[in-house]
Amino acid sequence: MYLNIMVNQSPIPVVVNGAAGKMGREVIKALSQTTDMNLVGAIDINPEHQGKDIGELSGLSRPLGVPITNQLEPLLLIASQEKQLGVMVDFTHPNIVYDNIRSAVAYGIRPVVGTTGLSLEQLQDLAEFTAKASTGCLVIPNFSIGMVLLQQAAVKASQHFDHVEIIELHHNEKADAPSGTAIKTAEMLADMGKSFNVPIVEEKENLIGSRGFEGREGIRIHSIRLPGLIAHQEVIFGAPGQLYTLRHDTSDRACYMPGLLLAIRKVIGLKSLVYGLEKIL
Ligand SMILES: NC(=O)C1=CN([C@@H]2O[C@H](COP(=O)(O)OP(=O)(O)OC[C@H]3O[C@@H](n4cnc5c(N)ncnc54)[C@H](OP(=O)(O)O)[C@@H]3O)[C@@H](O)[C@H]2O)C=CC1
Ligand SMILES: O=C(O)C1=N[C@H](C(=O)O)C[C@H](O)C1
Repeated sequence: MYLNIMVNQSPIPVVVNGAAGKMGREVIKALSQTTDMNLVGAIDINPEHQGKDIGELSGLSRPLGVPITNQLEPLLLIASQEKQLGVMVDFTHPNIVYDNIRSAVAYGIRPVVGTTGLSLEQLQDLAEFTAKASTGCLVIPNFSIGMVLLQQAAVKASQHFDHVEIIELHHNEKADAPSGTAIKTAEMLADMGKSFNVPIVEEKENLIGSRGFEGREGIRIHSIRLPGLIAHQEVIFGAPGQLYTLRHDTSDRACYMPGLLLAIRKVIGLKSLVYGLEKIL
């Protein structure tokens, strides 16, 4: 399904960090269907999974001969010694992703980062760090093409509407709020050079938080966490007499894989950090 033609090139060595997680396992399955990428390591801190074969854990019919380890640096070293430039895919946790990126870059390994929760200051710092090291890095809050299309439609709509709010809905195992995708969407709208949601009455929150988070240019984000959800986002534009609602629903994490594999192939040719899938499509 994800076959790619390789012309006289060694496969891209890939280490997957957070390999035993929900996204990590999906990444392992996707990598196993490519011909131009080679899984060289699977890292995860979950003590239950140490030493297990990542192929079997991910539900593949055969073992991959790659045991799960909690040691990132030795695998970065191994990947750095391969012929082709190496890539670290990261789907771990907001608390550790910044350090993971710096470690990978220190070994000359290109990070492809799906983990959310990096602050704008951390992103700025990493942009400078990767540029100095002349090392590509992709930070992608959402790998699904549907979400990029939603964001592009939202940017277009924002030229015609002055009122907009974002609602993001996720499973309740999610550590960070709001979602990285909602933050990116709000940033894209705020960059349009206009203010939204100028109040027409004096508003008072009788219950703090009931109007959500208000960010740059008056854009509000509301976060919902419930079992039964995967990942969903609505961007609702309002004007007198009409609503324009954009919605994206994830029903399977497989939706992120085409974007992820594209990012692995593209990051090799970059020289610094790029933020957002739309920049590499
Ligand atoms: N960009 C995108 O398109 C998408 C991004 N995401 C983001 O990816 C991240 C992971 O999501 P998801 O897979 O659902 O989460 P999971 O909790 O299912 O998986 C994360 C895995 O990483 C492990 N882990 C935690 N800390 C470390 C560490 N320091 N080193 C190595 N492994 C670690 C966890 O172990 P343990 O269980 O023991 O904590 C777990 O196995 C989140 O930030 C999420 O928002 C998710 C979906 C799509
Ligand atoms: O935690 C998740 O599940 C997701 N996280 C990303 C985010 O925070 O935007 C991407 C997607 O929404 C799924």
